[in-house]
Amino acid sequence: MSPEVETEALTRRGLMLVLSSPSGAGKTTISRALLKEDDNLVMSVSATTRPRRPGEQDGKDYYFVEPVDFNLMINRDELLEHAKVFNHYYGTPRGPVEDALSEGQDILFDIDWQGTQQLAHKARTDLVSVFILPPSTEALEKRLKTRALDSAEVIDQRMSKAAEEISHWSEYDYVVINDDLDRCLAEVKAILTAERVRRTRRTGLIQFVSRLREGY
Ligand SMILES: Nc1ncnc2c1ncn2[C@@H]1O[C@H](COP(=O)(O)OP(=O)(O)OP(=O)(O)O)[C@@H](O)[C@H]1O
Ligand SMILES: Nc1nc2c(ncn2[C@@H]2O[C@H](COP(=O)(O)O)[C@@H](O)[C@H]2O)c(=O)[nH]1
Repeated sequence: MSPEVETEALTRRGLMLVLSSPSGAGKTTISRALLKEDDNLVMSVSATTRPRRPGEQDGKDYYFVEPVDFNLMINRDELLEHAKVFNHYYGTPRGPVEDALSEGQDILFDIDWQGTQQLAHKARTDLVSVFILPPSTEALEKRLKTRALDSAEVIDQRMSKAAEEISHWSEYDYVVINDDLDRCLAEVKAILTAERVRRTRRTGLIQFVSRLREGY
């Protein structure tokens, strides 16, 4: 295959890989591991009105904004989706997502079920949604406590919302259980690998296949 043909055959629009779960099931851990190993995957950095946790960086973990600025972003239609989660507002800036998709770059989202529903309405063909389940309620609570980033009150609040988040699992394309992290990671990677070669995404193949057929 000549380099020219090869490039054309590989051309495709990027996809949106969404991870959702109850708080503490492991989305951030899985996202970091995926991004470390995958050059064609970038993280969507959300805007939020939630206070910054120790160690979090503005512009890397989130864009930390005041409620008034969040509202401005909504009014200017700068957010692809937004939702109130645990008393704070979270939203996905539109521009970086649209740029990534049109450049053929895949983009990873750590968002809740409300945001996923909005993306499913707006961008179903680009969306691949994965719901991550914890192995048990006890394990979930232990993870939130071991993470030690939230107060006891916040942990209680997140645990009390876990059942509501989990009730949306059946709206997702894939469901994985994050018991053993390596196995869970392997399953998410397998989903991404398969979705990248989905026929409907492979716009570059149309020209490539017709050239192949002309050759016979
Ligand atoms: N398979 C696993 N086994 C044990 N601990 C895990 C596993 N996966 C993640 N953890 C730990 O659980 C804690 C919560 O994980 P993480 O912060 O990734 O969850 P999250 O889903 O992103 O939470 P949030 O929605 O609150 O941002 C972390 O301390 C992480 O190291
Ligand atoms: N709908 C959206 N949900 C989001 C977004 N960014 C994060 N989240 C979800 O919020 C909770 C809490 O996150 P935390 O960082 O405060 O622990 C979690 O479920 C995230 O998935 C977003 O842009 N839109």
